[in-house]
Amino acid sequence: MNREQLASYQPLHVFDEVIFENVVDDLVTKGFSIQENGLPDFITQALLSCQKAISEAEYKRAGIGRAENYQQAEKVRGDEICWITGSSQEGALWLSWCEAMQLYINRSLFMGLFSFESHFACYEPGKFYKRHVDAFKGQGNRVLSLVAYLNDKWQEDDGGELVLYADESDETGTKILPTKGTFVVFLSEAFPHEVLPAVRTRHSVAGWFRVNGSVNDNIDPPR
Ligand SMILES: O=C(O)CCC(=O)C(=O)O
Ligand SMILES: [Fe+2]
Repeated sequence: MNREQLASYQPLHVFDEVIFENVVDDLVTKGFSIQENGLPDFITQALLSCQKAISEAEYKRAGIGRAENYQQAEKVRGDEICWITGSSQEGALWLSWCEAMQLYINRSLFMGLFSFESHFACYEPGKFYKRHVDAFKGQGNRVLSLVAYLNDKWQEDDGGELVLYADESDETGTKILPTKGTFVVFLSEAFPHEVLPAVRTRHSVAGWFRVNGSVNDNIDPPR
């Protein structure tokens, strides 16, 4: 895709809102949404070209919380990440698409989503992310999690599923293959989840819609 074609996709109104409507419906009924083939092709292509341009050096070993040391963190998650800043046209296109989804969700559900952050993640074969939640009640401001997958022809035998658990006591969960074009949205506090080890390198984008931190943390206004 050349620059002109990419730029012509930028206005938010061109994004296909049917997919956002499906997400909203699922969030209301279930609290999560699995959209196979839900990523518009030009968004997938933009992410892929962005991801392919990231050098080894730009990927950083992901940590869990600030105080954690490397060895402890590796027992929990083994992925490497690279934040998406929007400095490339393709990165900016992805962020506009997510902003369009944020707007749509806010208009439909009044969730008050305020900002969005996302990173590429790469899991080498054998790496995983143990069961966790992305946000704890009353702490932090991540409200809605989004994961999108970039892997061509992913088979069940390849492993690497996202397992989404209904609640703390659920041990079975729903398995989602990280196939190119699939994306998943879920309420960050409500659904424990994990990434199973894979036999192939697994590429994805993980993102979080946040509410306004100062409101959520209940900071007094300045006097
Ligand atoms: O890649 C996935 O399927 C989920 C990643 C995840 O849970 C996270 O980054 O918090
Ligand atoms: Fe997560």
